[in-house]
Amino acid sequence: MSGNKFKRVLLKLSGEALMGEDAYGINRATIIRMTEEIAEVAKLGIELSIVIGGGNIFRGVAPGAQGMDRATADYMGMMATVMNALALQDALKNHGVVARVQSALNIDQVVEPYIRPKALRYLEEKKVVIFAAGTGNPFFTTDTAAALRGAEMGVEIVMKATKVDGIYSADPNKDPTATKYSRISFDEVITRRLEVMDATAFALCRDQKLPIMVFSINKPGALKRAVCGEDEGTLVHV
Ligand SMILES: Nc1ncnc2c1ncn2[C@@H]1O[C@H](COP(=O)(O)OP(=O)(O)OP(=O)(O)O)[C@@H](O)[C@H]1O
Ligand SMILES: O=c1ccn([C@@H]2O[C@H](COP(=O)(O)O)[C@@H](O)[C@H]2O)c(=O)[nH]1
Repeated sequence: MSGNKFKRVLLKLSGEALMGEDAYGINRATIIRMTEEIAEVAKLGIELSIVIGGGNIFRGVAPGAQGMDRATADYMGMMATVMNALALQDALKNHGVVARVQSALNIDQVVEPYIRPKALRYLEEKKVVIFAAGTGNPFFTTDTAAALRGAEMGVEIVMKATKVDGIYSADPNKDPTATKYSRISFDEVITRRLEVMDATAFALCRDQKLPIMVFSINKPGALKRAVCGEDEGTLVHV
């Protein structure tokens, strides 16, 4: 990395990480800590857009969703991301950061719909834009939504803040001998089927020549170091 601060980034925030130590839902102390880090970055003048996952809420309802039609369950998952987006917007407000939520699914009374030019204008005005409801389509994930919105917003990098501190040779939660990459190419990550992000997201970013950084959401200061172009986590490059 060059050590230069990025001007515009897309941050993919893990929904599951919002649970903290809880079984599901949003842990208050965890969302406050994450928000403090995001607020610090927003105040650096970086144009920040965020895609948030829904695993923390959807995991809570998943037992009831067993045996459900897949598309219906996916719409439930997307609705979960809307709840997280609203919680994040509210928490950011408490830290003096103005954020706007745009949803890929129309829920007019609650959030404004995704309108690309409007989102771009918010970024130029240095408002944080939170994209909710993923891509708006079942059979996708919020990782793919992050790649898609990142490309649409013309960001320099997609940053995936997750529960692991980078990409490993195998899932580090299953294989203690796995080793971490500091850099890896898109072709290698796809060929080796490294599953920290889904293959659709990796393929879209590769085609758009949009680098990805994967780092830990639980490591204090990691987000700031990452947006400031310092070595952090794993960089996926073309
Ligand atoms: N090669 C790998 N390197 C690192 N992590 C991996 C690898 N393969 C699988 N994983 C798993 O991927 C997980 C991160 O992806 P996951 O999709 O679960 O989280 P997320 O997208 O951050 O959360 P959410 O779906 O709630 O938004 C890690 O917790 C890790 O267990
Ligand atoms: O574009 C999308 C994005 C998400 N979903 C559904 O929502 C859940 C939660 O998203 P995560 O990426 O797992 O955090 C996901 O499991 C899908 O069921 C979707 O259908 N389309």
